[in-house]
Amino acid sequence: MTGTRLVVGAAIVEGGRLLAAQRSGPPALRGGWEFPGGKVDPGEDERAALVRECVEELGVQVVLGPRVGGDWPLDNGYRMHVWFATVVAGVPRPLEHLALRWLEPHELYDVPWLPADLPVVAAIEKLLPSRDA
Ligand SMILES: Nc1nc2c([nH]c(=O)n2[C@H]2C[C@H](O)[C@@H](COP(=O)(O)OP(=O)(O)OP(=O)(O)O)O2)c(=O)[nH]1
Repeated sequence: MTGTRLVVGAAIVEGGRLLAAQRSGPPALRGGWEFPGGKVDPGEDERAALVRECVEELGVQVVLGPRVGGDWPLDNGYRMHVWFATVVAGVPRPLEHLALRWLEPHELYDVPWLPADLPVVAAIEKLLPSRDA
């Protein structure tokens, strides 16, 4: 069924830096880094779900930009859709995460991302403006 088993994630970029968020739970995922986001509720529009999650998790309003790739498989049977996003109101705070970090392009792999996120980070790296362009 469309809309089920779908996770949405936000690649929030500001000044060339990517926002990463450290999970607080469950125990198996605690400490891992991810894109803010979460599960799409049944019947919920996936973009609306991502905007909602950014309010709940970060306390900010975002506007979504282009998609990053297509279906990203997660290891829990879910798949993930990721969008670039821009903060238009508020300053991100870790309301549900242990910590937030703004990663410079050369720091993209300095945090232990959830394993399923690594190919997404690689795709984002290719799309971020090059510093020596
Ligand atoms: N939000 C998010 N989840 C990810 C990422 N990568 C990844 O493997 N996941 C996994 C972790 C979780 O098993 C699942 C997302 O669940 P979640 O706990 O964030 O969803 P939620 O906020 O809606 O919370 P709940 O309904 O499960 O309580 O997807 C990512 O970058 N962002």
